[in-house]
Amino acid sequence: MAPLTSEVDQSLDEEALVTKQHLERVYTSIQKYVQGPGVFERAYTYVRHWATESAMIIADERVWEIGANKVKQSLVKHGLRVTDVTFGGEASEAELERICTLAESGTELIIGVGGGKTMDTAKYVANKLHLPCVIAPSTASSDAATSSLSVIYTPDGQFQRYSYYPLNPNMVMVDTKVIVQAPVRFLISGVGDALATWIEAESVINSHATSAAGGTPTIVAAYIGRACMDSLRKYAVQGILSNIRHACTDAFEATVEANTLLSGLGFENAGLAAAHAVHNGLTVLGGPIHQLMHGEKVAYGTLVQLVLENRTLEEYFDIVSFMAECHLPITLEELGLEDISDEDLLKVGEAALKPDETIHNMSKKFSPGDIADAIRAADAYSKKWRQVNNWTEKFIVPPSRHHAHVQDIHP
Ligand SMILES: NC(=O)c1ccc[n+]([C@@H]2O[C@H](COP(=O)([O-])OP(=O)(O)OC[C@H]3O[C@@H](n4cnc5c(N)ncnc54)[C@H](O)[C@@H]3O)[C@@H](O)[C@H]2O)c1
Ligand SMILES: [Zn+2]
Repeated sequence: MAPLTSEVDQSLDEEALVTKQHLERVYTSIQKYVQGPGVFERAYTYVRHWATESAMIIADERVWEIGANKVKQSLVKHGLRVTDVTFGGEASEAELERICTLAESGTELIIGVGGGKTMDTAKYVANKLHLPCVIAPSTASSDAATSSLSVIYTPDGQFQRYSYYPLNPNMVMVDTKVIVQAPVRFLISGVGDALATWIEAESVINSHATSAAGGTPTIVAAYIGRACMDSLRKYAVQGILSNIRHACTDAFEATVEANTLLSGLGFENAGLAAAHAVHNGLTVLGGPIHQLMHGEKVAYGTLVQLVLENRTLEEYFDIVSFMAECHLPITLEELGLEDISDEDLLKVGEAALKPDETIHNMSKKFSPGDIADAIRAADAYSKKWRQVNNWTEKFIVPPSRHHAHVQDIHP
């Protein structure tokens, strides 16, 4: 893999410029994807394609206990030297640079085991050290695993920048025996993120805009986005119910694949639109919004996109009913924003319309007032849906991001 230096950034910029000028079709991907119960215990079988002597494993303290030790044991059993690294929890420049210095000479491979932030750390370290990278998610809470970028934060958790790499991680290895034990809220958040994939992709494709991979979306990218939506509609509710009972069913496996592989390849290769821009806009607000997970905010962003696209009430109800069945938040009250002022709504609109935001991939142009109106309208449409369907269940903003069980979210 090429290094993460300004030289590489510059060559990436040049590549993006050439691709855009020539409207080239671009598809980018991991080389291998493996998913199933107990995969971490058989890690060497897959990892040996990139390392036979030594590897570095990065995981936070909790994930070392839950999954990373299983990966390590499989590698050590086959004679590999393993450098253990305990990730501090935030993908900040300082933490990423600290971890880069811990690699022993002769390290052949970087393995990141954990959630989105650990995955983003492993990608950064591998690129900086010019080494191959294996990502081993221990939750299906986001679509970070497959992409060729990391989201970098300040040490106190504020978004700082995206770091783009020339290529994707080499392999993603998912152990569903580990993931099925994780709090169900994580899987639900992943479903919220993955539900946006096709709705945003369709908008990018219809507008002839560029994907996150930097080119014209390919036919296969559209099919992946569509398959992500279809698969969730078929299996996500059963997947969530299975997760609550820690049952590794086929429906659970399908949901994990949609959240991880289909959503990841779909968003990168087909592109993002208003749902993620509204999510980013919402993060400028303080208070309860920071207790929500990424996919929970993206879900509301998706509803706002449906309003901006002027979809019929029938189409809106179709998506919102599915979100409610998946225990995702669908009203401002459920986001903890029932008292949001007009001024704050405009701030969200302004942030969602920053020049580098993905909302500009849509053919229609919007003002901050349009976004504010769409946020209010989505709340009204969702409440109407509740009323028509006598739906009393509500998402309650949990006391912390790691508050776990759906039973707690819906007492
Ligand atoms: N690079 C990309 O393309 C991309 C895409 C989407 C999201 N992201 C990033 O991913 C991050 C969000 O990821 P996240 O939602 O996974 O959160 P996270 O990485 O902040 O946290 C995951 C938490 O879950 C815990 N955990 C992991 N596995 C567990 C298990 N099996 N059981 C119990 N606890 C477990 C970890 O210890 C950690 O505290 C954000 O920083 C976001 O910006 C990046
Ligand atoms: Zn997302």
